[in-house]
Amino acid sequence: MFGAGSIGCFVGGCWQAAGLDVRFIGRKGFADDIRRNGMTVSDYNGWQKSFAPDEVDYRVDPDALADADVIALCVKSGATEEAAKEIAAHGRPGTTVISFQNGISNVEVLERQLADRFIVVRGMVPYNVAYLGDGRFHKGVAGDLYAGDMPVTQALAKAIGTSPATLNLSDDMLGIAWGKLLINLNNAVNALSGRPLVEQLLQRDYRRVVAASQREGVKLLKRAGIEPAKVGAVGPALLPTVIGSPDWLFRNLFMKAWKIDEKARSSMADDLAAGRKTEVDYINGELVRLADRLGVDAPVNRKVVELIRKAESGAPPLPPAALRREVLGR
Ligand SMILES: NC(=O)C1=CN([C@@H]2O[C@H](COP(=O)(O)OP(=O)(O)OC[C@H]3O[C@@H](n4cnc5c(N)ncnc54)[C@H](OP(=O)(O)O)[C@@H]3O)[C@@H](O)[C@H]2O)C=CC1
Ligand SMILES: CC(C)(CO)C(=O)C(=O)O
Repeated sequence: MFGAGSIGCFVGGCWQAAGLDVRFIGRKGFADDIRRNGMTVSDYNGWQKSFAPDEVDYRVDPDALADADVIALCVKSGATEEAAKEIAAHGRPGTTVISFQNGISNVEVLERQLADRFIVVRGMVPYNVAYLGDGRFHKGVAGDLYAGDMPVTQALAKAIGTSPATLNLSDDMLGIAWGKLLINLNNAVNALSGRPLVEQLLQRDYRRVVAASQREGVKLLKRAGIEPAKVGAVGPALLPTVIGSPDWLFRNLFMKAWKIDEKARSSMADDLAAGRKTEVDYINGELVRLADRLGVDAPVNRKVVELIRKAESGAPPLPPAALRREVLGR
């Protein structure tokens, strides 16, 4: 697990629990925490597995990539370029590199830097993982991992078996990535709200902003001839209508089908809370760039990117009606 933070530690911990030989490579903060507390992975169903400190192989040096048969890349999008250079320098040629990252362009960066010597595979994480401190990583949203379907991932999926980090395979990973991006348009609104996902999603004004970003996204993808796949309970065409629907309908149609822990937040909210630059350029920004290429505008997503920039510089959270007015002008 390269870039072992929330996702890398949770997924790696689950795979180790399933019997795989896992090594984690990441930062000193996590290494120190795990050396003190060991590692505990858990999920919303009450499943839990703990490892003692000496059972977790957590390294901070990228030369530890040399022994990997499969590298699961879990760095944030802004760190992909650097991580790819480290894989190129230390990984064994022929190794499979799976990107378990949000967004579209991480795989393009990896392919540009690695495709001549490594096998680059697109992956997708549909659920939220929270780092709770003291070596604890908690899956707070339902769903299964996805990766491109090929012999190496088939063997990996078989070895993992049934687990909170089960791996499903697909031949349409680009469609899945775009489908996931449409869902991830909620990340920025969640971050701007300053509230947990459940609390934010229950406010229709926040959902109206998400629905407007998704509607704009769906239109742009159609214009570009890109077909987003269905990720989760609702397909892309219906998603904006369901998200923007009245509260009673939304609660019954969507919230019941999607299990979300009360305290779960989006990964972009985690970034804002930690004072890190967010991945907005790789989510809403991806649509703004697509609109630029198509010679049209994407005013909703452009505005959301602008608001996240302000939030990264310290602007306070926005209440539901204030965000609606800022983005939709009404
Ligand atoms: N968290 C979540 O719930 C979800 C996240 N995702 C996606 O998964 C990906 C990973 O997110 P998440 O786990 O939250 O991110 P985290 O920030 O928790 O973990 C990534 C870790 O990788 C470290 N890192 C960055 N570059 C390197 C490097 N070259 N060598 C070693 N370590 C490195 C980071 O350190 P530093 O901070 O110092 O850079 C950080 O500790 C993102 O694309 C995110 O969008 C998808 C679904 C849900
Ligand atoms: C799981 C989900 C959709 C939660 O917002 C996510 O992808 C994220 O936090 O980045």
